Amino acid sequence: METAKLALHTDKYQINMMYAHWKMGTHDRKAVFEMYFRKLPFGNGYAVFAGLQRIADYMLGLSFTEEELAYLEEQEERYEPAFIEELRRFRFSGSIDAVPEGTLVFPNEPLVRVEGRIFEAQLVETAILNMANYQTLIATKASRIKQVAGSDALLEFGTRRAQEMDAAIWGARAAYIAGFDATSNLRAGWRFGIPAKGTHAHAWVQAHESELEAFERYAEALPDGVTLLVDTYDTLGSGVPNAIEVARRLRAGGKELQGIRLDSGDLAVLSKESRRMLDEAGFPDVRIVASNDLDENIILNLKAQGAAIDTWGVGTQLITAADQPSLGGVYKLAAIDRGGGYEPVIKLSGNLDKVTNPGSKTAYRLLDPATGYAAGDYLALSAEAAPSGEPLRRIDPAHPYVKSVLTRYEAVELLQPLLRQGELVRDLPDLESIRCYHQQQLALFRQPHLRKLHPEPYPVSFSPELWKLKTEMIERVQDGGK
Ligand SMILES: Nc1ncnc2c1ncn2[C@@H]1O[C@H](COP(=O)(O)OP(=O)(O)OP(=O)(O)O)[C@@H](O)[C@H]1O
Ligand SMILES: O=P(O)(O)OC[C@H]1O[C@H](OP(=O)(O)OP(=O)(O)O)[C@H](O)[C@@H]1O
Ligand SMILES: O=C(O)c1cccnc1
Repeated sequence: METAKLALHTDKYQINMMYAHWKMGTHDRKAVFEMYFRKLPFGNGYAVFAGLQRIADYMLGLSFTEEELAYLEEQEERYEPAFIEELRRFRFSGSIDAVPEGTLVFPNEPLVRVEGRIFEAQLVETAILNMANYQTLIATKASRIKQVAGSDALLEFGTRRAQEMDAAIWGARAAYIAGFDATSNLRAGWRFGIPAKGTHAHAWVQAHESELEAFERYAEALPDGVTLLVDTYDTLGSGVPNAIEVARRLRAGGKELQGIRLDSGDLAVLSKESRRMLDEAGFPDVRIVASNDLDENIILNLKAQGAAIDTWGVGTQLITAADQPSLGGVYKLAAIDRGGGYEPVIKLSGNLDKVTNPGSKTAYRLLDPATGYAAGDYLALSAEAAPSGEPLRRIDPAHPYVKSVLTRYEAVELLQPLLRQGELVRDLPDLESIRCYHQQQLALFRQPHLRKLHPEPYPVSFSPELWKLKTEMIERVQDGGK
């Protein structure tokens, strides 16, 4: 459970809007906000949702301390004391529905739906986006890496290059959800129960008179499962021969060398030659670990070159999502009750991709009962009855004139209740279960949607009712109404 005080982990404009609502007496109006993203990252065919555990911890711990209130009182806005008093009583008392972590998700689907007093639902926008955007991005990047690594072991090595400490540990957790096997970060291991693993650095070799002495001493100190870094001076000329020498001495004492690590040079050539040398010396079970700015493309390339690498250590490229540093998820008002019940709201924009989908919504995954595969996702208004087997008319928002009716399907609602009246209504799954669930999710999708390069787009359609509402609201605004 998050213990840090995070109420001020928000943009000032949220507090200013809360203040203005409070001044105008509209702060108790009920509102529905939805978090979603518009575009898949990395050109991938899907994203892996992550961040919900921390969002739940944040929501449950949300309150202002006296120090935080004093800081707000000092602001140039000169918030009235009665507003500060209102914040002193602040708790999140609304509802949250969200997609479970590890779920494969797609653009425009509500992933987190927040319903409650606008005073409360407005405050949490910044933090929810901060958590869900980063963790979903890293889980998706990790999933791409896992796709190419297959059954090879994947170690997360990113902490030293991560965008500060929170990113390191929550990124390690997101990577584990998506199929990484271990992290080098002990705090992530301790806090989340992720297996922690480590080899040694060049500094260990440099700190000794000779490479052989360094290897011997390391193996003497840590004889079980030692992995030696062989590229400090000359990988094939000294590193691998010295590692073989230590492997022999360990074996004489009844132990086995676990692995060697390559961290520079041509990893395909060096791994194949190292494998040959180790095999010839009678050590076919010594594993070869590789690192050095790896990502999914280099790993795929190395595999195509026949690299003899069993374990991949991946740091910078994963933890910083180097090729796309932000997911771009947004949190938009979908409906508000101004006194006469919920009214859907829409936001138009010069950029047609940015027009919001009005009304409180939910998302269903439509499974084909014959194959078990997902046939598409379906966005509908929350107030609509769940699809229950009757022929389902689906509208593709890019081609609304194309008629598509699905006759055989099973609809699984993606959003699940998390909070009601500010209280947790279900225990969140543990990390191992989330990791397993993610694998089950992958199995629902046909390979063309999962492939790394030019994936086949997965259909996300609208219910006729949602489509009608959206088009009518757009027309109304364009006709000068609102
Ligand atoms: N056979 C290969 N095919 C494709 N990419 C490779 C191959 N071998 C290594 N790479 C990748 O090429 C990049 C640069 O490798 P290089 O050996 O030049 O690293 P370096 O860090 O510049 O070298 P050093 O660590 O010796 O200074 C790294 O991202 C590495 O993972
Ligand atoms: O390359 P990444 O994917 O980011 O993986 C992490 C890197 O961190 C270490 O290098 P560093 O030079 O920091 O330390 P070292 O002295 O142990 O090599 C390690 O050797 C990896 O190369
Ligand atoms: O254990 C390792 O080999 C390791 C850990 C962090 C970064 N690079 C390598």
